[in-house]
Amino acid sequence: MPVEEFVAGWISGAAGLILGHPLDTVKVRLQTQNVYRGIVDCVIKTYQRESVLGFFKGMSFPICSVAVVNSVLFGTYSNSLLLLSSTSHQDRKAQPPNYGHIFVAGSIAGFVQAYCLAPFDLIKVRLQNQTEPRARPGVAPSHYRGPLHCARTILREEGPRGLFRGAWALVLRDTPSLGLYFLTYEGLSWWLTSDGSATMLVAGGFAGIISWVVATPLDVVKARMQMDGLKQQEYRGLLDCMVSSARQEGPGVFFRGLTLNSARAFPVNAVTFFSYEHLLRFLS
Ligand SMILES: CN(C)C(=N)NCCC[C@H](N)C(=O)O
Repeated sequence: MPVEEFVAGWISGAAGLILGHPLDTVKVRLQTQNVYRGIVDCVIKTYQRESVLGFFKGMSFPICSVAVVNSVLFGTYSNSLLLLSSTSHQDRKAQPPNYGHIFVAGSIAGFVQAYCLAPFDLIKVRLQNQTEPRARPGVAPSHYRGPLHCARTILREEGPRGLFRGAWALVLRDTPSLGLYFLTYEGLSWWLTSDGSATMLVAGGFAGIISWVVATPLDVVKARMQMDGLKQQEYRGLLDCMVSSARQEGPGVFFRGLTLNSARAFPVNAVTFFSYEHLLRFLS
């Protein structure tokens, strides 16, 4: 199992994450809180109450976890494709693998990384939704004082299964969308013929946009399921969350954050694939 795929996945994921985290924070708040009139209102209120640091809440843990998650994602994808079509990353330019194999390998990678991602993503969303200004005398302290305190508090208040709240929605979100993610990247790379940096950036960016457009409805459900355990339990399960969200707020609720997901997805994934490909060339 080529280890360089995992190392390249780790470093490239961290680069993309830092670039996109502020937009991700605004997206999560729009998806789970009905107090904002839109993107600009959320950005202004966040900056006014929490300064620019408010946009980076919940990032410290994903920076560590993206090492695991992204290396599992790219490593599992590449090795699944190797098993399915006996083409290693090096010879994929010469003989492009079957698109069905690419979609299946991407979906397997999406399924596997979702389970690694679930606890880290839950902690990220819980911290991103804390809108209190940074702790200072006279200001009510946040429920969670940081990622580790958040993990300990969830374990104490909701039990070990509490750390996997929303995991099913995450698996259903990522399995098909990651298949599409890698299919778009490989297909566009092949169609753009050159394997230069511009191709990596364009193909990676569009792979991010297309996969996040498909993933957004379940991204909304996932975030709501993750926030559900914090106070009272509002939903009896994933389906109940979907039905009651649609009934109370209309079907448009499943496209909350679509603009932000798309705007963020291009640069984040352009950088991710660009650094992944160059790191692989450097490492192998
Ligand atoms: C639609 N989904 C869930 C994905 N495309 N996931 C893989 C890319 C993840 C990347 N670090 C990002 O945050 O965009």
